[in-house]
Amino acid sequence: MELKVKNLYKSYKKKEALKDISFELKKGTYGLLGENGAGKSTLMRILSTVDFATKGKIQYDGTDILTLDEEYRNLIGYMPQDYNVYPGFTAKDFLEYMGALKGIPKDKLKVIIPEVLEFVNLADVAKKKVKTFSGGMKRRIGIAQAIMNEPKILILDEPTAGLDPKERIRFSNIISDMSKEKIVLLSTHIVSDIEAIANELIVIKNGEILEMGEIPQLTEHVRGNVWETTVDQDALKRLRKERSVIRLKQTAGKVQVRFVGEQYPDIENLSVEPTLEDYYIVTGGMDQKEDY
Ligand SMILES: Nc1ncnc2c1ncn2[C@@H]1O[C@H](COP(=O)(O)OP(=O)(O)OP(=O)(O)O)[C@@H](O)[C@H]1O
Repeated sequence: MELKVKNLYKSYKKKEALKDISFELKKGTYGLLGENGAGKSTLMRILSTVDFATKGKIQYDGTDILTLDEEYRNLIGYMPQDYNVYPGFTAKDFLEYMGALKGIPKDKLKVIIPEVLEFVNLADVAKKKVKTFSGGMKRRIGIAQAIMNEPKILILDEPTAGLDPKERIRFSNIISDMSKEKIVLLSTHIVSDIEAIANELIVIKNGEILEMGEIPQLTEHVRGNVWETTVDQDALKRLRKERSVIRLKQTAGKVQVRFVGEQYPDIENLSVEPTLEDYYIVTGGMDQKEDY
């Protein structure tokens, strides 16, 4: 099972949303990480055939997905970013409706719907209206509809947005259960979410791939360049100008700081274990914010 993206471009009138995107996905969970507007949704829409590339190719096991057409569409499960389930429907009604749209026969739906509801932990609320669901429950019903046709490729656009910590854990368990047999691609702009779920990352900025690799491999790039220290406001100002400051914590007139870059002269520099967030901020994937 292999999904190959080759020199993909997408333009909207004046905007070039994707530029020369190439990568290959095999079984496993991949994170697509990038700031708002980086091009994540555009790429996912094209991979799901909801939209088309301006230039370039996508192949599944060596055949162009446009040639595979319906056959490819049957392999795909897609949860778009703005996932508005029909609020007046019950969870079960909604899945029946989505199943019909996907062309799944009625007798098969009778078996599959209770299974997927069980899988995403919503079996006990099958007859409740979706409008009464929490954000996390709505995302889970979104995943349920995406997996109904037993897709080989699962594409989830910002699936963890708005989830509380408990729901995040539940969600990452659901994904890791599925990724053994599938290609799972999920997007986010939240570094900590992706760190817990994906094995491999595609970092995207302004429509271009900055880097692709396993998380520990990416994090290794900044080893030896991540520091913590406690400074006063003057030193903090200098640090902010000259290094990438990642995190701040106020303590009794002083500020505890984590920064990335070379060791800083005239202050105590404590070398610390690098994280994905450290990598992300120095590669320029994430625009630096003033206030952390
Ligand atoms: N239909 C469209 N028409 C014109 N421009 C678009 C359209 N869809 C997306 N864009 C532009 O393409 C760029 C990439 O957008 P996209 O939604 O793919 O980014 P994203 O990484 O998913 O961001 P977000 O997390 O905010 O959804 C943005 O500059 C966006 O404004």
